[in-house]
Amino acid sequence: MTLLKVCGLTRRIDVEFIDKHADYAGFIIHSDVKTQRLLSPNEARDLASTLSKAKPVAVVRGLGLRDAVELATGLGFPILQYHGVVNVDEYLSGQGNINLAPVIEYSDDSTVVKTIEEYLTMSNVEYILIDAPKAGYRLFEYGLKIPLSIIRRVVGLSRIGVAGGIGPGNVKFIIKYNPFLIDVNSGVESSPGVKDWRLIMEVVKVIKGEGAP
Ligand SMILES: O=C(O)c1ccccc1NCC(=O)[C@H](O)[C@H](O)COP(=O)(O)O
Repeated sequence: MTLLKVCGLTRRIDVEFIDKHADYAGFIIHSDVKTQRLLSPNEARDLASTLSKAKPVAVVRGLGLRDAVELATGLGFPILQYHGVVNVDEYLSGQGNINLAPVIEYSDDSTVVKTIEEYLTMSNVEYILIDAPKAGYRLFEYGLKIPLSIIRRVVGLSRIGVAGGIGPGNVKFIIKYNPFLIDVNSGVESSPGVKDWRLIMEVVKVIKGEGAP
């Protein structure tokens, strides 16, 4: 069954809520782009420690991989979602005491498959997330920030997650490709960092069938 990650969590009540329904909980601990979802190290550690079922994921953008690993490991996170280019040889030679979820920010189809194959040579890959660039992304079918064509093309590869504008209105178009993971964030919010539980439950119903009448 497709796993669900809810990302950009900032409030304890949202963390407690999604812990009942999601498989992963994402906390943004460093970003080089302005975001209202950014947490301080203490906030991230405290919120992640309240989880009992969902796995905590540290989300880092705008740091070198070595520094990102150090930051996430220091805060006790078991998984690092890394928005940046991973040098596989460098990672394999010693930075690897944490599971890695590398992000491929989609611009066009040309290098995506090759990059996924390269990342899959690492043994501790939790998932590989195909996501939109944070700035200057395009809009594709059904309000998605990555095209369905790339999802169709890569879901057969191992441990592929998809993100980028997914919410109740379009998740049904993604779930039919049965990806390893679906990541939701702004599509289940009432304002940045504030999750809307009704929207989350609509997504959960499509992915897990939970709460279906
Ligand atoms: O959400 C942010 O503000 C953010 C900033 C910097 C790095 C990552 C960030 N979000 C987490 C993500 O990895 C995904 O892009 C996200 O979950 C998908 O978001 P959305 O397009 O809003 O569905």
